[in-house]
Amino acid sequence: MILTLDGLEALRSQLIVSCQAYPGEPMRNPRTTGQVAASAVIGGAAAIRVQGLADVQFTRAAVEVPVIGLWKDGHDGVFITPTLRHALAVANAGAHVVAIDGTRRERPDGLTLAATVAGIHAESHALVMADCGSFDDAVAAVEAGADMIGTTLSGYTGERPKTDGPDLELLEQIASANLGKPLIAEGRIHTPAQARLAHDAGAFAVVVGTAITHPATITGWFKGAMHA
Ligand SMILES: CC(=O)N[C@H](C=O)[C@@H](O)[C@H](O)[C@H](O)COP(=O)(O)O
Repeated sequence: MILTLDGLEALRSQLIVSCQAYPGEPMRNPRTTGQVAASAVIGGAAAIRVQGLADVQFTRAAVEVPVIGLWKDGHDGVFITPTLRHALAVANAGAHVVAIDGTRRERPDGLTLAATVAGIHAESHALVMADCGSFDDAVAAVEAGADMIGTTLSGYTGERPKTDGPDLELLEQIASANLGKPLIAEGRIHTPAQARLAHDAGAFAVVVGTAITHPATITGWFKGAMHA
């Protein structure tokens, strides 16, 4: 199945669940990721976001809904699918959408964001989600040809404060600019009420990760509340 731009419409006002376990964690296993993803789909996730080539492959086999894939390489700077090589590998692993760093920062392979998006479009059937950290990133990513704009990196690039919950101000700013591409709210959406607020701020769809799929963090929230 290829996800077309028309097919993207099916994600309007829907919940996307990000299933990620981090290096060294007990759940860091592609089979487990696929099982968590399938569980999220039972709960109503309209698409799944996963990290790593094997996770993309296992998740494609485990669910029928669109898979947004990324490849995190490193922890600092440009690390979310940082180069065209990473992006094409994610597409080849079966991702319907490749999520890439969508900031205005210099990329490790020296390509512009526009050249990276063009390369993905030329060499694969995948759509491109640009993970942005600010309004200026979002404008530049639309100009660069990205198919979807995410607020994924708000609070992580120094351009925006790291809000406790979702960056609703940024969502409203991007939504009211009518940039012409689906706006995906992502990052620190920790409650159903926050998901609703992110949607009401103008997001086309909402991604929730940690609060649904990262038990170690969720456990810490409960424990912290009991001992505060
Ligand atoms: C900044 C960064 O590396 N974000 C990553 C991107 O894929 C993931 O670690 C997040 O879990 C994901 O964006 C979903 O956000 P949250 O887990 O806050 O719902």
